[in-house]
Amino acid sequence: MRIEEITIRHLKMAMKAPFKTSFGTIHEKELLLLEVKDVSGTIGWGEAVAFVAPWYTEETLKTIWHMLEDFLMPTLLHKDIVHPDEVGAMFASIRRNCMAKASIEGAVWDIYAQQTKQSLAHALGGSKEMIEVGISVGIQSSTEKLIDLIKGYVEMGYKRVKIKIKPGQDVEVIRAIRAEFPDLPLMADANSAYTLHDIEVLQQLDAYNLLMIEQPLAADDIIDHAKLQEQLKTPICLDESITSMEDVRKAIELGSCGVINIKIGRVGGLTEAKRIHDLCQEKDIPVWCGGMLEAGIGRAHNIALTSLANFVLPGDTAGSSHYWYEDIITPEVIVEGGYIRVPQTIGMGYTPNMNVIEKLTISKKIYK
Ligand SMILES: O=C(O)CCC(=O)c1ccccc1C(=O)O
Ligand SMILES: [Mg+2]
Repeated sequence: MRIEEITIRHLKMAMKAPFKTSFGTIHEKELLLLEVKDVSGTIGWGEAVAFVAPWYTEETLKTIWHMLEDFLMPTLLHKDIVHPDEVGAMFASIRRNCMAKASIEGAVWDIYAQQTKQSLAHALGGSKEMIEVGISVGIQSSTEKLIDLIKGYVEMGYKRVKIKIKPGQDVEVIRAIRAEFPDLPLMADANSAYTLHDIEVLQQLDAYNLLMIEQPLAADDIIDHAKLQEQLKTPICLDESITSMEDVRKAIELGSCGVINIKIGRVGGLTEAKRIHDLCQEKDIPVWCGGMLEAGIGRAHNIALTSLANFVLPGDTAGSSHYWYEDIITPEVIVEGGYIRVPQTIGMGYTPNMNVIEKLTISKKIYK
């Protein structure tokens, strides 16, 4: 394949409900969509999953557009590519900027799957036909409201519930949820809100049979997490700290975690996500696919990735209608009884809905 034209669109999508973490609240999701055209006319789609502000990682939609325009697209356009694994090597001299790299690499994987006449899941080496789905619930104004929401998600069949915690809204909240749902597969995500000084609070969480505690300590740390894991029964899951397979290798060697959350954007693309999956499988570390409040394209890529065998824990990729009034793909992603059916048709298995995409686009630029 040879990429001859790329259209970048900046979309703004209203969220059905604001999403609150220990760092801030998202009311509207903005994202970049990449429409990537190969010399033979095949079109692949990619989604840049960063936010407007750098609270989750250092990237923003503006830094992504800059990286794409000034470095990544000039590196890729008009070059012969045999396999998407080559894209990472072509970008090797450009440091980090993982979500920018992933946005374009995802589109190359989409083109590759279409041209080799297989589903994206199959192209990645995935074999599961159904994947288990969990739900990530943002911080709520009261524990009663949180418990009401969880009741609804349990009734809808979601396979596990993740809540966001921060200092002052942790042990009591978990205790109250456990009192209502003694057997619910439950976990907590701190988005780096604690330090080792909080070890006693975090140890209190051991009493509640949580599946894992996600990213309790600093976003760039694996050393303190190893110290914490030594004194914690509950497995630590690393999210923000993991940006590559090398990060994972070191975290496993140090004993920093028992579980890895893989996000395609955070690790620089599907090829690196797959490498992390393979390493974790070899080392007996379970993985699951994290979410970034994606629109349909990012959601489709998550589903394909999650079909790989070692995604043994439910992920955060919920159904389209949980987030959006109208998603940008047809069909939308549907969750039934806590499962998503992995598309077996050629490509990512969902079609971009151009009417919706045009309606949500606030700016657009074509590169050749
Ligand atoms: O529903 C989703 O897409 C996942 C929600 C979520 O937890 C999250 C959303 C935005 C940024 C970071 C995270 C996270 O996993 O830490
Ligand atoms: Mg997280």
